[in-house]
Amino acid sequence: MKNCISPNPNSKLRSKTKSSKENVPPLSSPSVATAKILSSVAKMKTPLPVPPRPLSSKSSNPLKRKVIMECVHENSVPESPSVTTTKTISSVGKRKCPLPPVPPPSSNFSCNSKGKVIMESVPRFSDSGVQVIVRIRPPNVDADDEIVVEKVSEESLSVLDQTFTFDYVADTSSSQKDVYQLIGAPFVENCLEGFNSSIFTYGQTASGKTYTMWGHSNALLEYNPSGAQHGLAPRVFEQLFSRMSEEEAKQADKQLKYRCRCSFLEIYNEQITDLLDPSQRNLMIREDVKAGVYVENLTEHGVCTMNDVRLLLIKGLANRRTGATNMNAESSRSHCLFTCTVESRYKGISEGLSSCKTSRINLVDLAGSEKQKLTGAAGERLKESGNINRSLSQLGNVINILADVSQTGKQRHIPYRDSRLTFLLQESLGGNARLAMICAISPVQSCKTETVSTLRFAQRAKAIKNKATVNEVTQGDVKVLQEMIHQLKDELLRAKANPAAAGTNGGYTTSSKARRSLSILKMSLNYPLTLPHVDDDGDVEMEIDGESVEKLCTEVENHINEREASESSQGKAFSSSDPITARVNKLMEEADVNMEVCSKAVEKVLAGAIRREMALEEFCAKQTAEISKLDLLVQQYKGERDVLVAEVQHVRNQLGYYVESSSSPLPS
Ligand SMILES: Nc1ncnc2c1ncn2[C@@H]1O[C@H](COP(=O)(O)OP(=O)(O)OP(=O)(O)O)[C@@H](O)[C@H]1O
Repeated sequence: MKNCISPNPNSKLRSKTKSSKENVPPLSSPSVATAKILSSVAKMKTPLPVPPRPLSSKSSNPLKRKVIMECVHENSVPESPSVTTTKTISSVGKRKCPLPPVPPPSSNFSCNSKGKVIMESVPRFSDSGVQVIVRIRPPNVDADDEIVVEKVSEESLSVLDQTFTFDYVADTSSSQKDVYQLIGAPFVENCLEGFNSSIFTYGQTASGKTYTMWGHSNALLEYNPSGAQHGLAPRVFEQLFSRMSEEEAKQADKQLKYRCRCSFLEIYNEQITDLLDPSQRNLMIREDVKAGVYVENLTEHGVCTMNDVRLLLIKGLANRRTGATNMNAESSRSHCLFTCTVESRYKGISEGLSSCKTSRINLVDLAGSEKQKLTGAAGERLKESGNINRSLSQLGNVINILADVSQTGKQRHIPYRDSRLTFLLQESLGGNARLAMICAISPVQSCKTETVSTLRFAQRAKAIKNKATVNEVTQGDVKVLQEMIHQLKDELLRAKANPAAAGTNGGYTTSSKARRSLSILKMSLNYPLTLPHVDDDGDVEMEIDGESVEKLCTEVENHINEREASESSQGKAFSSSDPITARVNKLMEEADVNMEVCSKAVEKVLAGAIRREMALEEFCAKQTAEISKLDLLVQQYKGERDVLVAEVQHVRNQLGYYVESSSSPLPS
């Protein structure tokens, strides 16, 4: 794979030292503070341990991301977390009403001796339905709050007396790995098959969306992507790169090659910022028939390894806007979208055709809905909160309408353009993508209203029907196709010059060969006859006269068909006891048929040319006659003119004589 991101030699590790993170402007250049932190990081002997299952406290959240680096040199990333933090890490607290693990009934899942869910096989996304998983986060350690949410089966949960059913319910005992296996593993397979695939995390503020999507704040600093705290994204890319290498090796005969490129953006207060180049703000969404919906001037980075992606994630997440609220000390104040476009190229089913599959992976971490009363948002936070809630409600509206369209079959206008979020995500919402949604909820009484509202949203999302298709384009290899056309033309010429010798010496010696070439040529007529400039292999865009190739194909094929049909009806199969002789005879017969067909085609072409030549000769003769006539007329005219000139001269002479003799002047 090519076009890897190049490591930035100036990159440095950046650590957050404030106890509660304010809405920081996007980072773009290393600061003095960064250098200080770097040196203190370098002095650290033992990396900070990442605790299992950390819980946030209500007033301060020590664990959320954004203790992050600005731009990291590939080789400078430590193998384990080595970032300073001023906060303490809370240990797992006791739950007020511990929920018993419910053994899952489906064959996809089983429980280990500790009652933990283990996936036995990779579930598949459906082509159209949206996969909805609800994840219940553990309650805060110091929260004196009643637990009101209970998982009642693998697919359902209750909130007091209300029951909700989804594709799967991951309770507080579910690990990051469990969630990956439910959603991430099938997601990777989708992508390799050529489907656009999107995962959204949705839910109230502090419900665990960011934790689920990207993992624990320090986890990305670890190289090991399957570490306990890693979120979906690093696990997905680890698996994706491993599967791509596997497939490339398996399909080496088809010259299968993958290429990936990534972008990362956020929508903050309805403005789009490039998280990989934060100087690019207020970017515009454009729509194009060919490219679909895209963000103008958004940077894309080629990636070849999981580590390349990890560095982009670290950089992008460091630039994402966050702010402290009463519910989450490091609350995400923007929606963010990480996109990876995966392109696979391989030689197609026939020589001369190549295929290209393109699929997009969209990882969308939405900002959390929030109630001002609970978050205590004021000032800038309040403005952000208003924008977040507004765009989430527009998302909800689009989802309601899509659900309605899917359920009733009635066509309705989908207001994708009401917000940047829905406009940008329209492919994932009811379009050409497989979609999975992780709805994060908190199990406590104080969040009950928001939890029920999230679950209702999840139910409506479940009703949406997407139209996912494999994005594959087959293209003709111009060089090979041209070679075939040349061979067929040569064959025709040889057949005309010497029918007995044609079919040998590099031509098409069997009808099967000719048929194969013809079928490739015919297939190529149904596909673009140009090859985009992929590698520097000298291919340039060029055109082939499709109409004449098609004619030639049809003619030759008809003849071969007729011939074969008549042979089989007469029982003219291989009758010889010697299979090689029989095969040779058969091939020679086929070559004869081929030549006969070629000769006929040449004759037809020549007859047409002769007809045209004769018509032209006739026309020329007519023209020549006309010209002779005109010549004659010209000669005639010249003669008459000479006579007239002579007469005039004569008259003039006579008049001169008269004037001289009478001495009287004449009028001139
Ligand atoms: N399943 C979980 N297990 C352990 N800790 C969790 C879990 N879910 C969330 N947390 C912790 O809860 C805190 C809040 O989670 P997170 O920041 O992911 O919420 P969020 O939904 O993204 O919030 P916001 O919308 O405000 O950005 C974090 O400290 C996170 O580590």
